[in-house]
Amino acid sequence: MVESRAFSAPGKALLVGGYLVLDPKYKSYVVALSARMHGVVSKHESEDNHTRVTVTSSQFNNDSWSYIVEENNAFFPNSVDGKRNPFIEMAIFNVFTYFKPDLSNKLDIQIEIFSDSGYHSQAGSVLKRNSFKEFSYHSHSITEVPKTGLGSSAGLATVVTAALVSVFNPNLDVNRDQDLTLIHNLAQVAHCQAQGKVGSGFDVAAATFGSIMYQRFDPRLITDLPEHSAGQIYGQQLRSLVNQVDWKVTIERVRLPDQLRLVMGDVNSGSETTKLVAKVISWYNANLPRSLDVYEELNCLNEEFIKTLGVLNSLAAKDPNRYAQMMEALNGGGYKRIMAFSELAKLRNCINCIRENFRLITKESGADIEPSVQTELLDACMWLDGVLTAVLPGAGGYDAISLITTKDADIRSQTEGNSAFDAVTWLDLSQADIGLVEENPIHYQDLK
Ligand SMILES: Nc1ncnc2c1ncn2[C@@H]1O[C@H](COP(=O)(O)OP(=O)(O)O)[C@@H](O)[C@H]1O
Ligand SMILES: C[C@@](O)(CCOP(=O)(O)OP(=O)(O)O)CC(=O)O
Repeated sequence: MVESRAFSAPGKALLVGGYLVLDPKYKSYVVALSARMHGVVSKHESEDNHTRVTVTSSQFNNDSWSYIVEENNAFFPNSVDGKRNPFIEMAIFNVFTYFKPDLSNKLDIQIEIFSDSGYHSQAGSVLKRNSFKEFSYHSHSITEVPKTGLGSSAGLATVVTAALVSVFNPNLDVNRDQDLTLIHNLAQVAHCQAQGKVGSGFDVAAATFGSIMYQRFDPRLITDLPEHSAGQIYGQQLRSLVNQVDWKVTIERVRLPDQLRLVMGDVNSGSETTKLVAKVISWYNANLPRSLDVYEELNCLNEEFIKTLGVLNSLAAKDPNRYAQMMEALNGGGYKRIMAFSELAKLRNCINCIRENFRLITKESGADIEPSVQTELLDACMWLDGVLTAVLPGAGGYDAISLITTKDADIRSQTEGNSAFDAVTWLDLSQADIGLVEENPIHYQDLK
């Protein structure tokens, strides 16, 4: 019998800290989502004289990527048919290089990818399910199906890395922080190299560790690695970076306070994060020292927001009566009753001021971080019963919106038929604080 293992990793929403998190000195707050990316891996003896890794994503028109990996080619994956996926390639390259496996017995490694519905627009898809899981099947390839922006590539890099690590280290235990850190470090390197841009890595960190307060590592840790063609030197430096170097990254597990939940709405048009980031960086550099003041003010607001969520978290345990009154106030108690609770008022004020600063940056930089249609939409959300805050997560723009609501808030029925919400599709997902987990491979069989 072929032994399989399966892993899954969550999507993310960056609630506060967008742009600032690119600088290691600023904190961000990332919520992990119930939408997850899955990888099922099995190892066979190769039937020819090659070690192969084949990754299939049958949900996307039977997409598949197959690579031959040889030690004498410095483990650089060589596509069998010219079809390439940079995230898969960089995960293969870095995990093989890290483990430097003896490939005298040739392997045939197969990884099946499954992604939950929240990651992609569902138009024209067909559901297949078994009694454990269900997935949407599309008639187009992965690059042709519109995304919702939950971090599919970070999830992919993380599960492919975990799957390959499990092949070379059968004792892998994702409940051990040490093992998670290995996967995190390798997946960060792979994702960063595949992206061709240096994101802050909050998405890979959330895919691995779940909901977190995140402060990034110095980007040079990865960009200073030698060229891939450097072979053994690359391998030595990668192992040193992954095993020995202190990344000075802050990853503290967090969770939204009790009885609050995250609601995400897809706005169905999308923005390109790299272009927004480029515009904001050039605005920042051209407007120093005033732009630094704006960032510092944003940072104070972000920190206050994060701290106050922590206060609510402990209040729920320490003073459940007052906490219940707060939830009641949010569930239709009206503006005055909500703002009478200093913690709720503080959270709302922080978000209002954060949004104000991003509108200023939008105006001055030309990067549509909070364009006026989104301002109107967020403002409309703030009048709904049960809504604590409404923000554009991550880089902002025309992607998704994120609301923090009470668990009883019924956003769908309150917005149905209201033209102010015509552009929004409420996504069928919520926060789910857990990061990478090991799954049962049987749960992915016989999907019909
Ligand atoms: N289910 C999947 N199967 C295979 N590749 C995937 C899958 N989901 C995402 N990817 C890869 O990730 C890329 C999208 O990454 P990216 O543009 O960074 O979007 P996101 O913001 O969702 O991370 C796709 O083009 C594809 O290469
Ligand atoms: C601007 C950013 O700080 C946040 C971007 O957050 P998104 O959630 O918008 O990210 P993508 O999934 O890459 O589009 C850049 C970063 O931190 O990488």
